Amino acid sequence: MKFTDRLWNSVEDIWNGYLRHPFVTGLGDGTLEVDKFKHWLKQDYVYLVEYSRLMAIGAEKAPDLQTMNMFSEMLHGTLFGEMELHRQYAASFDIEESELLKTEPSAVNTAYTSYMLNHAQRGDAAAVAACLLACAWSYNYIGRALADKNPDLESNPYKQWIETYSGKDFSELNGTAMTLLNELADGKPERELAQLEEIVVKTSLYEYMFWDMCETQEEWPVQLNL
Ligand SMILES: Cc1ncc(C[n+]2csc(CCO)c2C)c(N)n1
Repeated sequence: MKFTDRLWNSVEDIWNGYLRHPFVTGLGDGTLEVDKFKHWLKQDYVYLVEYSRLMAIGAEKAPDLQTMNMFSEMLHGTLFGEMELHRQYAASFDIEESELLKTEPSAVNTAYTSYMLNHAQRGDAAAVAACLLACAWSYNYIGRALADKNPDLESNPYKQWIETYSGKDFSELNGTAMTLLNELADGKPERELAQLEEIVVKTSLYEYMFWDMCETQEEWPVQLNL
C-alpha cells in the first residue's frame, strides 16, 4: 500500500467536510459573495509566499538531484503558475500586486504557515513533503469534485477557479507532491510514518480553518491605536 493510500484513510472525513463548507459550495454553484472571494485571494497570496519557502527548504534538504528537481518543479509551479493566476484574478478586480502583498495575514493564516515552516525547518525532506501535501492534493480534490458536481460552468463566475484546480497542470503538481512523499517515506519506521501522518492531518485541519477564515472574512484581529 502506498503511504498516500494510508493518509487518505486519515483525511477523507476532513476533506469531505470541505465539500460541504459554504465557501466551497458557493464556489461550485457560483453563489459565493465576491468580497469573500477577494478575501481569499488576498489572504492566499501572502499564504503562497510563505508556502513557496517550504519548497526551497525541501530542495535544500533533498537527498538527491531527482528529489531536488521535484521540489523545484513545485516551487516554479507555485511562483509562476498559481501565483500568476492570483495576479490575473486581482487585475480583473483592479487590485494591484503591491496591494495583494500588503495583506496582513489573519491569525489562522499565520498559524498555518508557521506550523508548516516550523516542521519543515526541524524535519527532513520527508517532513517538508508532508507539509506540502494537503495543500496541493486537497485543492485538486475540491476542484475535481466541484467540476463533477457542476458540469455546466458557463454562468459561474468562479469557472476559472474550478477549471484551474481540477485541470491538467494542477493534477500533475499534485501527482508530484504525492510521489515525493511516497518516495521519501519509503522504508521509514512506523514511529516516523506516524509523525508524517500527523503533519498531513494537522495541515488538513488548517485547510478547513482557512476556508472558515475566508467565509467569515476574518482579519488579523488586533488593531492597536497607540
Ligand atoms: C490555503 C491554500 N491551500 C492550498 C492551496 C493550493 N495550492 C497551494 S500550493 C499548490 C500546488 C502548486 O502551486 C496548490 C494547488 C492554496 N492556494 N491555498
